[in-house]
Amino acid sequence: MIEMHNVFKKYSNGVQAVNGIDITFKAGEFAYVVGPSGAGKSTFIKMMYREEKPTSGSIIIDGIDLSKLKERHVPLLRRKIGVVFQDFKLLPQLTVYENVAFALEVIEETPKSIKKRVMEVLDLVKLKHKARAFPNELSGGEQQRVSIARSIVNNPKVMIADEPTGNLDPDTSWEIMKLFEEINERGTTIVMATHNKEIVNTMKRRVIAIEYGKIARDEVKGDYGYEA
Ligand SMILES: Nc1ncnc2c1ncn2[C@@H]1O[C@H](COP(=O)(O)OP(=O)(O)OP(=O)(O)O)[C@@H](O)[C@H]1O
Repeated sequence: MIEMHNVFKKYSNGVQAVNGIDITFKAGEFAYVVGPSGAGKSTFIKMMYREEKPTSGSIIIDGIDLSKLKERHVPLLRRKIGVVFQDFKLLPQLTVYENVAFALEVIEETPKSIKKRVMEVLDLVKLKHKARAFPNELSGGEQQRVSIARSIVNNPKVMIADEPTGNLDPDTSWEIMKLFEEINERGTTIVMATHNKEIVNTMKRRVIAIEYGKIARDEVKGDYGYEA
């Protein structure tokens, strides 16, 4: 589902953030990306959804070679990938419903089918009753659930999450992880960068540790492996 071959990324300020990464994620996998601050985790995952371009090397997502992807075809890639951020990135002037509907790729869809799909994903994240609320009327956990609903509304094959529990308390973080597990069970491949030691050690999933822009560890049922 995701393939990276010999990927390097040097920012224009000269920082070599990713320094030769080769990795494959199979369809349906759930993997955590861990490592010290500044090790290159965000850069690594930003390249998967084309937020950053590698300096060299190739990245293939569900058969799409990102190095050959024309700007005008980036939306095609984004339809395959849902992205969840630490700071939610909801649009404050839109309601919960509108935030999710806004992300839906509307190709020859009727208003009725759009409404059905948006309410379906709001139901999955247990926020149907907040459809008319605005983001600033929600708790952090609720805002993250809206952003998860938004990320899966197009039925993406891959979900990328960068520190999705970083702004949440432990109980709320676990609620979010249950949702991720549910989404993964439905077949979506998940790659999640995190500093949450407890979650990684409890879930026993694939763990990829990045240090100095390289893969330092890749374990099938791994541990966080650093002090929290
Ligand atoms: N847009 C940018 N321009 C220049 N340098 C950057 C940029 N983004 C990140 N860097 C640098 O690249 C290196 C890797 O950063 P990155 O954000 O990928 O690390 P990280 O492992 O995600 O860190 P953290 O755990 O703190 O989020 C760091 O030295 C950082 O300062």
